[in-house]
Amino acid sequence: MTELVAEKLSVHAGKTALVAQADFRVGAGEFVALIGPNGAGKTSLLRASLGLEKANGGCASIDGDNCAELAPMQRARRVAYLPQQRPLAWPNTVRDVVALGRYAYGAAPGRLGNQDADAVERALMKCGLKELASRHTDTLSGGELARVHFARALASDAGLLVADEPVAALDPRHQFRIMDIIHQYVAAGGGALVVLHDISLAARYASRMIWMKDTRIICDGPVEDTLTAERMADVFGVRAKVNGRAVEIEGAA
Ligand SMILES: Nc1ncnc2c1ncn2[C@@H]1O[C@H](COP(=O)(O)OP(=O)(O)OP(=O)(O)O)[C@@H](O)[C@H]1O
Repeated sequence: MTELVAEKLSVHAGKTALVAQADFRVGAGEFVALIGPNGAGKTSLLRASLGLEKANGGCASIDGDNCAELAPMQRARRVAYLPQQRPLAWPNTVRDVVALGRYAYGAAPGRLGNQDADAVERALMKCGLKELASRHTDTLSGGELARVHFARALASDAGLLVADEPVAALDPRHQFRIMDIIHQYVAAGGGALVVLHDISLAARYASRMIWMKDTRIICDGPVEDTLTAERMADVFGVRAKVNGRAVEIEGAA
């Protein structure tokens, strides 16, 4: 069971506030969608809450341990982080890139114990990558590569998944497949904090939505309570019809 807690977390770049006084918690069995317009501060919030970016105020902890003080290996065993920008240092096979998800356990491509190898094969299978396992990553399409990065995060078997736009490059079928995988991961006791720009997809899958606007978390609660036409207008500047978890965006407000 892993719980990520942020308290009054603030991030600045020079004099500019990127995140202001953010409070949230994400724990086991929760599928939390972090939503908000471009530039709202979502990536900065995720990075600061994991201790990957310096916070200028407040703090974040994982199971009570200050994230800013966690060694990378300790952090990686508890949280699988899938960043928005996913550079690969050099092209490698799909299987070897997914195996990087096991590095926190001392494994490396070509040096996998049985448990590591099992986790890698499971992640490849879940993400529909078995047939691509021997391909070099520089020969993949953008969507295929996005699935490889997701599989790498999944292979870590961490208790918490923090993913920044994991379905952005994917076609509808693969978007649903990845969302189904996150759903299964949460049903099996994991916790997920996922940045999504597709509000319909977020509303369909998430148990809770954290709404961010202009550096601040302005709302945090169950989808049924927080997803309203008024909030869509306020946060995204769009006209939307909302019916329970169904949302239809009609146009710019
Ligand atoms: N180092 C920096 N210096 C100045 N401004 C920055 C810096 N890093 C981020 N920003 C700005 O902070 C704001 C928040 O960025 P962030 O990436 O957290 O937003 P986001 O909500 O994830 O956006 P998107 O949906 O477009 O990915 C943006 O306006 C960005 O340009």
